[in-house]
Amino acid sequence: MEMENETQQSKFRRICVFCGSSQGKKSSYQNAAIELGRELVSRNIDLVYGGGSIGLMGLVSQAVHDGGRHVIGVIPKTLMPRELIGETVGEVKAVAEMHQRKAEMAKHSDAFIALPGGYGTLEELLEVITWAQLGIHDKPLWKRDLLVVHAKSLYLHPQLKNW
Ligand SMILES: CC(C)=CCNc1ncnc2c1ncn2[C@@H]1O[C@H](COP(=O)(O)O)[C@@H](O)[C@H]1O
Repeated sequence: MEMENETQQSKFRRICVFCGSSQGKKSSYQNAAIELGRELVSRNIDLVYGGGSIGLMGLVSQAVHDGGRHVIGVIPKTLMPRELIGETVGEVKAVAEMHQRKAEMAKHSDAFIALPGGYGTLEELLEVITWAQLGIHDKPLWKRDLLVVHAKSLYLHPQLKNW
């Protein structure tokens, strides 16, 4: 029987997490972000994300950083004043614009997970879903709490209404 605190190995080295730049109204969203961060740490997986320190982005990145795993945040220079408040965690890759951000996030990741978020999260997620549909990548996509995603189908969880 596997020990509870035994380190789990994953075939993924780095996972990209898309999530809200807000924390959402429900503490369950914040808890999910922290839990996911800790789960990545427990599986020895590094984080790639949008580089912000606010919202769920800030919570998941802080949890991964606190757990000693590498964090790569990819953020357009123009968004820094809006999404980066206070100290940065891990490695910050400044890029010129939004398209480059998404391309860099995808390039550095072996898989994608979406946590609850707003339009930006949906936009990011839909892009990688459609890339999968076109065969541009075959990296897995997972939902956490909000979105159920397979490479070729998507539906929005009713919880989205209460975000
Ligand atoms: C200029 C352009 C190509 C816009 C297309 N739209 C977007 N493309 C990529 N990331 C986005 C877009 N809009 C918002 N985001 C990012 O998605 C993240 C989550 O935003 P949200 O809180 O879910 O809302 C934020 O870091 C935000 O900067």
